[in-house]
Formats: sequence, C-alpha cells, structure tokens
Amino acid sequence: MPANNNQVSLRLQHHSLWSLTDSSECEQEREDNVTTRCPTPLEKLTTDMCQDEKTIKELTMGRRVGFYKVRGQIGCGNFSKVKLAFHALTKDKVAIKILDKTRLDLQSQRMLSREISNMESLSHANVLRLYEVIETPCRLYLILEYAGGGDLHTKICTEGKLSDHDSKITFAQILSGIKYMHDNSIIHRDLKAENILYSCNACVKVADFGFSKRVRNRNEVLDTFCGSPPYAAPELFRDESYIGPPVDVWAMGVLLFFMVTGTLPFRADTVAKIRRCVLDGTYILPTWVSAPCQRLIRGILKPDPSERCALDQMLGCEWLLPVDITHPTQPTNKLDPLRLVLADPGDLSRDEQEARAALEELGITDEHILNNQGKKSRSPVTGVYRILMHRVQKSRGVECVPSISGVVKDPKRDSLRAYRSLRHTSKLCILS
Ligand SMILES: Nc1ncnc2c1ncn2[C@@H]1O[C@H](COP(=O)(O)OP(=O)(O)OP(=O)(O)O)[C@@H](O)[C@H]1O
Repeated sequence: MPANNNQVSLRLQHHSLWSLTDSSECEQEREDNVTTRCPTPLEKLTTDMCQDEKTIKELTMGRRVGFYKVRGQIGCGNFSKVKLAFHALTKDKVAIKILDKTRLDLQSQRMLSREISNMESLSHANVLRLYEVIETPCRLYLILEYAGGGDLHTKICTEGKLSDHDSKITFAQILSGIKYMHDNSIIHRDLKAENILYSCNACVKVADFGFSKRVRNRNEVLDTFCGSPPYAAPELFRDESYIGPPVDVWAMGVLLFFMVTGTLPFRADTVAKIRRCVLDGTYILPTWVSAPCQRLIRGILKPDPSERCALDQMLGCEWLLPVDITHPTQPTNKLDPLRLVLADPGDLSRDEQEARAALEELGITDEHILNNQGKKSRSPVTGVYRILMHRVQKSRGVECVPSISGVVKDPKRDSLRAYRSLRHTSKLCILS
C-alpha cells in the first residue's frame, strides 16, 4: 500500500463527519490491492468505512466511532455517558466515555485536558488505562480500558464491608497504583470508593483523573480544593494551600476505613458538618478491626500532613506484610508506538516485539506509525498499539491479583525486609 494512501485512510478515522470526497482515493487503494493480494484487516476496515453502506450508516448514527463498534450504555456522569464498545480490528472490549463539548464550561475543559494528559502518561496494572482520544466538532470520546467488575462503593453498599483478606488485597493494589502515580509526579486528588473500579478478573483500577494534577516536585504547594468532602483531608478544609501526596494518603485512610467497616469515618448530612467532623479528627474504629489494620488507619488519618504515614511506610506495615505486592510498571516511552520504528530492534522488549508482530498482522506498518507520530493518544494507530500492548502484558500475568503469602512470624524483622526492597525510604512514622 503506498504511504500516502495509508495516511489518508488513517487520517480519516479522526474526522467526525466522514468525508466521502476521499472515497475515490479509497477506491483506488482498494483496486490496487485487491488485484495483487488479499487486503489486510486494516485495509478492509478503512475501505468499509469509506464504501460499505452499513458501516457508513453506523458511523453516521454513532454506532461506530473511529475503529470502535459501540454497544450499550454502562454508566453516566455529570457531563458524560459511558458505553461499552469493541475494537473493530483487535476485537477487544473497551469503555468509551463520551462528552458533549458544547456542555463543557472553561473549567470542565481544563479538567478534561488534564485528565487526558495525565492518564495517557500512565501505564500500570492498577491504574485505568486510556487507549485513545477521538475528537469531533461536538464530542470527545475517551477510549478507556473496560472495567467490568463494578466500583468499590457499589460493592460495599450492596454486599457490605470487605473481609480482612479482601481488604488487604484491594488496598494493596490501590497502594501500588497510587505509589506509581506519585512516583510519576501525578496526584489524583479525588480518591474515593466510587473511583475504584474492578476489572472482570477482580484486578483493582484507580479511575477518574478529572482532578488529577502533575506536580513539579513532591512539595509543590497547591491551592485548589478538590475531591469529595468525606474523603477530604483536614488541610483542605483548614488551609488555603496544601501539599499533594498527603491529601491522597488521607483519602486512602478513609477508603481503608470504609473497606474494613462498611461505613465512612467522617459522615454527616451537610458539608459543613462533615468539615467539622474532619477538623475535629475524631472517629470511632470498631474494636473488631484487627490491631495491625487499626494501627495503619491511625497512622494515615493524622491531622498534621507531615505526620501522616507515607506510601512506602504503608508498604512495609504489618497489616500488609503477608501480601505479595508487585509493582509492574512500564517506562512511559513504551506507550508510544514510534519506539517500535525508531529503537534498535535489539532494544525492544519481548512485549514490544509481540505487540509489533500483532500490529503487522493487522496490516499496521512502520509507515502508518511514522505518519501518526506526535499525535499521542489522538491516533488510531496508538489506540491499537496500546490495546495490543495491554493484552500482551495481561497474558504475562501483569494483572494477577496479589496473593496472601502466609502468616508473618516476626513482623519487626519482616517489616525491615520489606523496607530494604524499597527504593525510596522515608522518615519514620510512628504508628500509634
Ligand atoms: N472504564 C470503565 N469501565 C467500566 N465502567 C466504567 C468505566 N468508566 C466509567 N464507568 C462507569 O460509568 C460511570 C460514569 O463514569 P464517568 O467517569 O463518566 O462519571 P463519574 O466519574 O461517575 O462522574 P463525574 O461526572 O463526576 O466524573 C461510572 O460510575 C462507572 O460505573
């Protein structure tokens, strides 16, 4: 396939109204290929998108968006609808968050662009992935990893508190995801049970990056009140400015309390009353919560952010010691398919080589990749690549739910062992 024709086909996918004026080029492209060999899946799809009546109708009716076949609605937010969809080439399930741009004020637009730029830079088993962004004059489509297991809030509200075992497994994964985000300079600022989703295989995903913020350093001072009042740290109510990481840590303490007791530590029927509760800092931990878990919660819910337990300290705490926590992180450059073309083939990882072979099978060539460079997630090539890469990683067990390895015989010694394996050590926090 000549490079310029490929370019035309792929550029077409990101136009809202499918320009049929380009169909002569598609026709030419189809004729060239059909006479010589079988069209690749990509060629077949792009030709259908230009010529096949059914496909064109689906595109016009919104039953197809770019390379995705849209199915039923799975949720809705204040400004969005979320629908289930399938990638027409890879057949993978995805969630499409659809936003009506005309309803977004300046503030929401700013939040959305932060959500996109922060999400597209992250790749971790416990952070919901953004595969692709498609923009039309009126709409924005965020193509997200599908998390079919529901959210933690609904789970607890319908099934009750989690067992100590499930709390450990869930919290360890949230901790792993947040640590990865903080290590990559991103603060979530809206952690709550509603934003913790489960994938179909019970792997935990931190979602909703609308309030997230990229910081220049861990001590950068922030001044926007974000988040949900029951999860908001006292300094958010008290001070005009705050430091990012401890605010996420506090919300994790509220989350942990909610998981193990089924209730929120600071609850009231008005924001003013919640504020009072949080500033008073008093909460009642039921005595049946295990002592190591109580110590962790008390270490996190410290009114003074500088005294609050740090993430590394949580990783080494007694309550989590029996959990095998892995930190499957990906260098962020692996999110860009351009690496497949520009890197020395010997430098490509096994995952990258596998993803590259899968791309080739679909008919996506180096030329396609080069023609889409610089578009980050706003490219159908990046979308396919990220989906394939994620699939390869999952097949390698990257998303295995952590297991509880057994009884901890000597918490003090094992805790030190856990600390030794950490790259960043923090100042000591007394868990009283
Ligand atoms: N990737 C996903 N996989 C499965 N379901 C999802 C996914 N993303 C969102 N949902 C579902 O869709 C609902 C709406 O999500 P969305 O992010 O649009 O809004 P929200 O976070 O609930 O509200 P807000 O408008 O305050 O951001 C969620 O509550 C969740 O149930």
